[in-house]
Amino acid sequence: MLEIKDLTIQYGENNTVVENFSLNMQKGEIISIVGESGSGKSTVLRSIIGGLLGQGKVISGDIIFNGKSLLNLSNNEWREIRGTVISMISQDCGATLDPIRKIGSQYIEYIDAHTNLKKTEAEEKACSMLEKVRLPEVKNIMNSYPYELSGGMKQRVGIAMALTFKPELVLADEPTSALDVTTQAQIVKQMMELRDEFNTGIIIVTHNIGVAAYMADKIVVMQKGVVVDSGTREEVINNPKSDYTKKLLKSIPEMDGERFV
Ligand SMILES: Nc1ncnc2c1ncn2[C@@H]1O[C@H](COP(=O)(O)OP(=O)(O)OP(=O)(O)O)[C@@H](O)[C@H]1O
Repeated sequence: MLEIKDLTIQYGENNTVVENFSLNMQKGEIISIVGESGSGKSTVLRSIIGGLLGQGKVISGDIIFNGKSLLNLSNNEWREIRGTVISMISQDCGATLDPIRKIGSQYIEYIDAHTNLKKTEAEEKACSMLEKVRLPEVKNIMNSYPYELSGGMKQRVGIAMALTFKPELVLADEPTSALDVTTQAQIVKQMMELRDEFNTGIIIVTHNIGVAAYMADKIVVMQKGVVVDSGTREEVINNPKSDYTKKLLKSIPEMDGERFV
């Protein structure tokens, strides 16, 4: 479904931040990109959805999605795909909700922008997605302002919205790192359930190799813009090639002498 070949990305003239990044992803797979701050994880994710910031540009390599390069799509083509076929969940997607408008009207407007559903149908769709991310009493939530919800609940609303159109590919940039540990675990579990239900492919960027080890089919480890380990979860965890990955794996907490992953 997605093939990234030897991708090199620069900000400005000579500031190469990602070098020769490659990845191969099948439908419904979960891939985790792990690495320290500044290693280029978010840059890779943003390049996939055509949203590099500032002076960022792909200077070589290719990103092929269902047989077609994503690098030269027009704005119109992106409008067709973004949010529906490929969607993005950021660390604070809940925080992007407009604070002075009720969740329901924002959600219905979002559905309206992409479909021709009647208002009642859009409302039903929104409610059913909010239920899928296990929010309680969804009618009340539709009637609430964002400030009336906790951070975890707002994040779930953001995740529900990103999944509304059953995207083939979800790009999740540290989707749980702003939340407490219990909520993190719940959201990770729900993303996995949604993959099982919709066969959505997910690329999840995280600092936490424990999260990657728990949910990913494949793991890519980045350090300073370069891939230092890549393979199935088992390959990377049981047989890491780089010292950096070994160090990350050692940092995972142990329970009763067994690694807690
Ligand atoms: N808009 C930008 N303009 C210039 N340089 C940038 C820009 N965005 C990121 N960079 C640089 O690119 C490098 C990679 O950043 P990136 O955000 O992709 O890393 P990351 O691994 O996602 O880090 P984090 O986990 O902190 O989000 C860093 O050196 C960063 O300073």
